Amino acid sequence: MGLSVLRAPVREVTEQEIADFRANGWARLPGLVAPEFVADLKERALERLAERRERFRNSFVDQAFGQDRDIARHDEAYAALALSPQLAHNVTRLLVGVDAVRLQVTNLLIKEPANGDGHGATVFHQDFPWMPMDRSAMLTVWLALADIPADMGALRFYNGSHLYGSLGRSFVREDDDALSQHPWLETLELSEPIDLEAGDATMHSSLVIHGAPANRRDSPRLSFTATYFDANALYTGAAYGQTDGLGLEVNKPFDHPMFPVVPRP
Ligand SMILES: O=C(O)CCC(=O)C(=O)O
Ligand SMILES: [Fe+2]
Repeated sequence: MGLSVLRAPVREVTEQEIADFRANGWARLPGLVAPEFVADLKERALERLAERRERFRNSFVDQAFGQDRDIARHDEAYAALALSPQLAHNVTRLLVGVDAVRLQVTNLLIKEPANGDGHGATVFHQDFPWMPMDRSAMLTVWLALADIPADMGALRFYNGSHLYGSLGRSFVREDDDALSQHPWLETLELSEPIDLEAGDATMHSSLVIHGAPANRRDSPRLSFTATYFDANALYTGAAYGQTDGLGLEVNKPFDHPMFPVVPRP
């Protein structure tokens, strides 16, 4: 099957979801992607994961979940979803003042059951403090590839925390989660644990504080993420594994095949 025949069935975001995203820094999107398509994505994910089961667990991030970065470069169904015009349209509707977005990265995430030597919790953090973009209009679509009951580790968010700007990096040292650094975050409302079904998604701002509990079920938590940013963002030159050595120019847009502008419908 060629790329051209694959069209990802993504629905339009609602006005209420846009309002939720703006107010809370994230939104829940039930049934964002049609179940048949997601069932195929799940099969593809399991095939890839079977090939690369044992992983290094060196960094603090690796202790929280496994990653298969840039999966959309290796798999046409993931590419069809990540480059879906409808999805890009949804993303521009959520972000304020953004007409077009680039794809930053895709990722297949696996959180193994905590029993034994599985993964731990994802500590509360913001995504933006790591990024070499000069503006924070950026968000991640986090799609459940199979049912994810709350105790399997769906994300939780500090509602409204995206309104406080960049609060610093996490995953750098032991105990440097956002709450240790900023105990006042506890005054904000923590979103309720949510049960996601395959095809449900959350979308979160790069500035909202989010984390996830360990997986207390006996099967792995499987999700796919795609992160998008304002196509007008300029490269700051900040050191970042993904962008170092790509030849990007400081104070210029991310005009590079790694960061395609996603066409809208
Ligand atoms: O899936 C997780 O536990 C964390 C994912 C995350 O932090 C992100 O997608 O920004
Ligand atoms: Fe994150």
